[in-house]
Amino acid sequence: MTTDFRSGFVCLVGRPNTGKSTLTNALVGAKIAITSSRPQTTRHTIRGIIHREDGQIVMVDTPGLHRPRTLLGQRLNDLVRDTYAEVDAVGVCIPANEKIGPGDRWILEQLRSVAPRTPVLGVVTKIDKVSRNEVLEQLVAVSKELGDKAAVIPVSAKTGENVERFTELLRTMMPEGPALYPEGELTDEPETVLMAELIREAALEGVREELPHSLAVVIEELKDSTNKKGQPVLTIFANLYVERPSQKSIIIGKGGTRLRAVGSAARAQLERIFGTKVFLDMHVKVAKDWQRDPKQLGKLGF
Ligand SMILES: Nc1nc2c(ncn2[C@@H]2O[C@H](COP(=O)(O)OP(=O)(O)OP(=O)(O)O)[C@@H](O)[C@H]2O)c(=O)[nH]1
Repeated sequence: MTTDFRSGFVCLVGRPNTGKSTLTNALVGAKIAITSSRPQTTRHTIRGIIHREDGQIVMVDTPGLHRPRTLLGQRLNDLVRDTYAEVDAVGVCIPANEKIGPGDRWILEQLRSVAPRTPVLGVVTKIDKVSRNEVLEQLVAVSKELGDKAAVIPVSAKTGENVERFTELLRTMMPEGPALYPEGELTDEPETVLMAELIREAALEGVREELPHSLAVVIEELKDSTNKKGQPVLTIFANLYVERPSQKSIIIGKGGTRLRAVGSAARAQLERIFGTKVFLDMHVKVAKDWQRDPKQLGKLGF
């Protein structure tokens, strides 16, 4: 270990779809955070860890702050606020190809009010989408919003441009200290949380408009066994909770076709991440108004 080994926590914030998850994956080098072309999919605090010879950076991925309409919304907001205040740096992601707007400014205001002491770094994302000149203009614009003290860095998670420089910049912003997690560890989320999140993602694909926040997934049981060929199989028993019978029909689809498709999509992802054959046993249940009921929320892990 070198003398100035640094370690700490970093959180990327920004409007939905600004490339936070994709950038986290590019930094960590593995698909842990869940990406999607749809907004507001990252609901849990999923961490990826960057291991380097001279430091360790723990990426904390948070859902965005939003206007809380339900108890779940409130709890999510509390979680996000705590995260902002506890991390060693916050990267504010603003895409190179979109004008800075009220949404970005609202996030900056929130940051300043809940975590005035947390160092902020401007991250101009998706620079592969625009010309060099436009990148430059956006760097200047972001710098104006953040003030003189904040560094601003352009990156592309897609081409990998500046990802290494970004990591180095983050490292310099971390306090001196030993590694926080053992090498090889990519996430400290319990694996059941990750499983539930992957299944939830698959189940929402294509029906997000109809069921934005009304679906919760709970892993009931995990069982290890072997198949006929003697290969290990992990059986995952999962309950999918919706609020209304009509939502149950949406998830299941005609004759169960949709649920089967959800199952195979989720299974493929799970097998890739956990490196084992997976059998997925899913049940869809109606838990009325679970978003407003603290007891139900507790049971669902919020
Ligand atoms: N061209 C290009 N596209 C990118 C880049 N980074 C992300 N994207 C795309 O932008 C979209 C949104 O990316 P995400 O990483 O899911 O964005 P996010 O900010 O995590 O989104 P939420 O989870 O909704 O808050 C996806 O379709 C990505 O493929 C990039 O560097 N270049």
